[in-house]
This record gives sequence, structure tokens and C-alpha cells, in this order.
Amino acid sequence: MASVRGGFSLFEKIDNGTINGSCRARSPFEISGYRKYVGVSSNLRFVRDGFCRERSKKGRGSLVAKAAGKDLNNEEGDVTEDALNATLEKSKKVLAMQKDLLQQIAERKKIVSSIKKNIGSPESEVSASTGSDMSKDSDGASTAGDSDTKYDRSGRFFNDFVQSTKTEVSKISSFIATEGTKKERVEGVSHQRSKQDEEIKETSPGTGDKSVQSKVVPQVLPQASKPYGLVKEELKEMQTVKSDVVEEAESKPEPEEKDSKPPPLAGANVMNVIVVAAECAPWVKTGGLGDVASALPRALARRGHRVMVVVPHYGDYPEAQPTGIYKWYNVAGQDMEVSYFQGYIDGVDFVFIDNYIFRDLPNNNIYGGDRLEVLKRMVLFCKAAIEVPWHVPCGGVCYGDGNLVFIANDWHTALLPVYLKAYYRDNGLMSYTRSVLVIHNVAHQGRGSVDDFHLVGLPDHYVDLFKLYDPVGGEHFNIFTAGLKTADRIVTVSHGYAWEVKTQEGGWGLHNIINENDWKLRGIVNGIDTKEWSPELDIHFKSDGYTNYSLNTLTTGKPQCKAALQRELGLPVRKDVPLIGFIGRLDHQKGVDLIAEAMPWMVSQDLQLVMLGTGRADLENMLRQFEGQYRDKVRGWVGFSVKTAHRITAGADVILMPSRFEPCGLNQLYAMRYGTIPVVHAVGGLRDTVQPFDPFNERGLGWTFDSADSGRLIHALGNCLWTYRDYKKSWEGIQRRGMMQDLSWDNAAQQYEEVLVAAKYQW
Ligand SMILES: Nc1ncnc2c1ncn2[C@@H]1O[C@H](COP(=O)(O)OP(=O)(O)O[C@H]2O[C@H](CO)[C@@H](O)[C@H](O)[C@H]2O)[C@@H](O)[C@H]1O
Repeated sequence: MASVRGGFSLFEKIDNGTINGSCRARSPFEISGYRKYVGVSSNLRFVRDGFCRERSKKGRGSLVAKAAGKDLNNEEGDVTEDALNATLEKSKKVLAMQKDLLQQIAERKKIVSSIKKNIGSPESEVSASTGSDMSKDSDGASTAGDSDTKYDRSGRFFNDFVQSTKTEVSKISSFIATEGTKKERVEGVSHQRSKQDEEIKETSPGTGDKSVQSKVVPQVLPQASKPYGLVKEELKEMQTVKSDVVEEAESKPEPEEKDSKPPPLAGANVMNVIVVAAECAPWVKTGGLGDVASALPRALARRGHRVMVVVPHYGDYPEAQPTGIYKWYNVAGQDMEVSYFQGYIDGVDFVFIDNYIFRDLPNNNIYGGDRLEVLKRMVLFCKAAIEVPWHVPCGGVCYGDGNLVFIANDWHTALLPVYLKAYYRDNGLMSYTRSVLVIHNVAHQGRGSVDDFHLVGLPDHYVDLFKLYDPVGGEHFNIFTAGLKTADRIVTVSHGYAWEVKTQEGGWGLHNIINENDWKLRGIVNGIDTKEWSPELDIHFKSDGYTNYSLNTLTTGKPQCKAALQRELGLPVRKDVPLIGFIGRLDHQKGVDLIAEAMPWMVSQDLQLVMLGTGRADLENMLRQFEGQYRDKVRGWVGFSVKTAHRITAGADVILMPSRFEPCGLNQLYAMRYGTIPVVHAVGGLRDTVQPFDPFNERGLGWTFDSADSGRLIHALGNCLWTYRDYKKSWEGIQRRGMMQDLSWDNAAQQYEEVLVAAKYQW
């Protein structure tokens, strides 16, 4: 019963309040394209109708009057006659001016082409412009300087010419426009004009939407000169002359304007993009999702898209300012008020959704609490996030729901595509909005009992979308399933993982669903934020003996960071000992237990090991235990420290990633950027990004092992250490190749853009 009420109460809200309000909010933006259309077409209609009607009425009357040699009608007729004569006079003047101008152009053209010829040959240029043989001048600098001056002079002359031509043209244009306006007044067209103005106003009701007006008005003005009914032919001629003159002037090779803005990289594909994620660095991050939600939007913004990130407001973030906007959403029968906070950084709008349930977190963990608590948080978050483009004006203007695509991430926001369909698109709303669902990790799905369905607040018939049967869970409620089915496109974070999720082993029960939706699935390897993760710029290397370094200073900068790390960790400071790092969530996925199994062999080697991570309590204890056992070689840092992660990435020689599965993996990318060599289990994104070292051809980026097995790990790590010790040149070659790669988000963003466009045209 509750489920029914939950579902329908929301629909009532849609019918009565929310959507009405929303429609109001979105209309200024969404309708702008339509408005433009209305504005232009109504204007055209005005011009066409106005022109025809005025011409036929006045024109015919005047001609008949002339033919009869007498005043046919009344005073009005006189006024019209006089006005037309005056117009004819003025039009003649215009034609005379234009003729004169054309003559001037022809003369100036001759001069310009002779100058151009001279510029073509430096010698002739010099002698022609100075009147003396400057090539004999032994002072090369002065000659060059002179020739520069001459070039500049001729260039300036040319500019002056274009400029003056343009001025003349604009004079004529404004003359025509003024006359057109006068003519309108004479012929009573001012009535039409005000009607047209009204139409323009109408298209931007009370909003003062300047962007819309400025789009419409310029298209109106040139047309205003048309209603010269009787002098149509002359006008036609004038306009042809005018356009010839403009073409003439514009065909001249004007020097490029230095600060002219290049078109967006995305070109015509520019869209409004809203990335919705449960975490986003630097405010909140438990893993790679936080990194992606922070960096991908910036990369999309660099391509010219209008981009927003929506994330829960878990704490007080200095960059987030209150907007004063409040909305209510129903979650499991309870109305909850959210408020929106906002920031604008690096060309991206960040919107934070605030409610006490995002702040009162069990154990201060954003995924903390029982299954139902987490689910309620995600329901509220998705319901509020989907309406942000209507309610929250960013930079003064709401995104609106046209040309809009949401990028939802993992199961936490997989409800968003479902809500988009169920609440809006199925009801004829948000028709031009699309959703893309990104799988960062399919192992977490938002599973629960089918009874949980009532919490998501959807009509009963949607339950089937969430039902999944698998041998482990039986028939259960699965949020990822529903999201994958309803999203317009699906992305996984590497090619390898896109293949793995379709297998029984890699799909975690979702492989059938993913196979059924294979047509909309694409793998795109994550990039890295090259500002945040750059050895040249890293802000965590400004103290404690660390230093920034680059490819050029690799051999001095990196050892300095290694020494600083050894000192900071209390390990013996030794340049020659290989230092191995591990950074990651301590769970089954990351294969920490494989490291544990390999530990006896590892500590038998002359090496140092540092492990940083949080997660499963037993694995955290294991880290502490290793440190206690092997104090001269091993450090186990239990905790989440971004600074330490950066320092380990720079100071270590090797990054070990024995992940059982790894959708993409970011640490190996960061490591390569820092000249730190990855040793990885060749799976998912690790296989995509770490080409194994080939000692015969000096190729490759690291070492890989092909099964999640400690023996294989030892074998790969053994080869790695051997190269470290005995083949220094090869080692440096691997480091340099890794550092030289373009791992930025730019390439990945371009591929995301292709997905967004595909989604946009998905009906
Ligand atoms: N204790 C700690 N202290 C400080 N920083 C820590 C840390 N533990 C982890 N980190 C940082 O968190 C990030 C983890 O990146 P991963 O690629 O391992 O992501 P994760 O597996 O969480 O996410 C999922 O999503 C990402 C993004 O798509 C995929 O790359 C990945 O394969 C998939 O499992 C890195 O920036 C790492 O430095």
C-alpha cells in the first residue's frame, strides 16, 4: 500500500506542483530555440504580409492616381505620394553614393594589388619602398627592421582600406535602415513594427532574456528596409551593390584577430551535460569514482560543453554557496526538504544537494548504514538531482531539459535513468533529455529484497524492471539492473572490462542484462587529471624533502622523493633498494590477500614495501601485523590520505596491483605518469593500459601476470626486480615511456562525447 501511495503521491505532485513549477523554470531556457524560431518566422510573416499588403494597397492606388493625373482619394493619398517621391529621391542619392564608392574601390584595388606584388619579392619591396638599394646595407638588423616596417606599412594601408570600405558600407547600410524606418512610418508600417516588437517581447515573457532577444533582433533589422514597395527594384539593386561591397571588403585577407575565440572542440555537438555521482574529489572521495567525477566534467567543459556535477552535500565545503532554493521530495512516504548549494570551478558548475541524511552518516562513511538507509539516501539524491536543471540557475540561467544528458555513475545513481523514464519521459516531459550510465564497478549493484521496491516510489508495474534472478540471490531487487535497462547508453571504464562484464565470471550476475543491452555498451578507458596528478606540479611535494620533477629531472627528482618517503616512513634511506608501493581499498577486489601470500618471498628479498589503504577490518589488521613483523622492510599505513598516496606514487619504484578484477584502475596510470613502474594482474583496465615489458625490443610499460595467483605475482615481481637491479638502462626506458604517454582525459572526453551524441539521437 505504501508503495502505491509513494508512487502516486509523486505523480500527483508532478501533475499539480512540481512540474508546473518546473515548466516555468525551464521554459526560458528550453524554449529558447523554439522562441527563436517563432521570432524569426513571425518576423518573416510580418515582412512578407506587411510588404505584400502595403505594396498592393498603396502601390496600386498611387499608380492609378498617377495614371489618372489626379488625386484619387484624399489627403492621405497626398502624403503617401509625397513620401514616395521623397523616398525615390533618397534612393537615388544612395545609388549615387554607391557608384562613387565602387569607383573608389576599383582604384584602391589597383593600388593594393601593386603593393601585394611588391611584397611578394623582398628585393623589389626594399627598393620599391625606399627608393634605394638597401640590400647593400651591411647592417642586417636594420634591413630586416626596415622591411618589417614596410610590411607593416603596407599591411596597415590594406587594413585602412578595408576599414574605410567597411565604414562606407556601414554608412550606406545605416542610411538604408534609417530610410527604411522612416518609410515604415510614412506608410503606417509602424503599426506592424510595434506588432512585431510585441511578438519579440512575447517570445521572452518578462524574463528580459537578452540572449533570446539578441538572437532575434539582428534578423529583424535588415529585413526592415524591405517594405519599399514602389522602389523594390532600386532597392534590390542597392542591396546587391551593398552585398557586393561587403563581399569585396570581406574577401580581402584580413590579418587574424589575435584574441578571437576558437570554436568549441565539440563543434556542433555541444550539449548540456550533468554528471551525477555519489562522490567527487576533492570534497568527497573513497576511490576512483571520486577522481572520475571530478576530472571527466572538466575535460568535457574544455571541449565546450556546458557541464554540471551534482553530488550530495556531505559536509561544509568552502566552495559551495547556498542558493536559497528549497524543494521537497517524497522518500518512502516521507516528505524531505532539500536545499541546493553551488560553486563554479574550472568551467564546471558544481551543485551540492543538502539534506540532513547526507550529513548524519553512520561512521562518517558516505556508504555507511544499513541497506535501506543507503537506499533512501540514493533515492532522495536521484530525485533531487534530476530536477536540478529546472530549479538551480547556474550563472543565472537554468540548464533546462533540452539538449541535456545526464551521466549517472554506478548503482548509487542508477535510479536516475529509471526516474527520467518513469516520472518524466513516459509522461511527455524531458523528451530531449538522455541518460548515460557508467559502470565503474559492477560488483556493487544495490541488491535487496523485492520488498525494497516500495522505497523507490515508482508505480507498481515498474517492479519488473528491478527484478533479477540469480543462483546466489534468487529473485531479488536490483537497482543496477533497472538502470542498465533504462539508460540510453552504457559506458564501462575500459575496453577489457566492457568485455568482462558480459561474461559469467565478470558480470556478477548482470552479464545477461548487459549482453541484452550490448548494442548500447561502450568501453572508454579513464584518463587522469593531469593537474592533480603531475610530478611537475604536485602540491604535495613542496615540503618534507620532496621535490617536483619532470622527464628532464627524473634521475635526480625521483630519487629525492624516494629518500623523502623512506625518511617519512622511518625506513632505511637507501637509494639502491627497490621500494614497492600499494595503494587502494582493502578488499577482495584489490587482491591484498595475494600480497599476503607472497609476503614470505617478498621479505626474503632486499626490498621495501609500503601499503596504504582502508577497508575490511581483517585486511587492515593484516597491514598492521606485517609492519610489526617486518619493521625494517614493511610499512602498513591504515587510513585514507591523499597526500600520502601522491608521495608513495612518486617515491616508490614499483606500484603493485594484484587486483582480482579492475574495471580501469587509476593508480597504475598515476604511477606511470610519475615514472613508477606498474606490476599488475592483467585484467580489465590494467590489461588495457600496461603493455608488458619486452626486453628484446625495449618496449612496454611494466610487468603483468595473467592469473590472480601469488606464484604468478612473484614471478612477475621477480623479473621486475631483476631489471631494476641489473638493467638500469632498460628500467629508465620503461620509466620514460610511461611518463611520455598522453594519459589526460582529453582523449577519453572526446569518446564520451560520441556516446553523448549517440544518446541524444536515441529515440
Ligand atoms: N587509502 C587511500 N588513501 C588515499 N587515496 C586512496 C586510498 N585508497 C585509494 N585511494 C585513491 O582512490 C583512487 C582509487 O582508484 P581505483 O582505480 O583503485 O578505484 P576504485 O577501485 O575505488 O574504483 C572503481 O572506479 C574506478 C574509476 O572508474 C576504476 O578505475 C576502478 O577500476 C574501479 O574499481 C585512487 O585515486 C587512489 O589513489
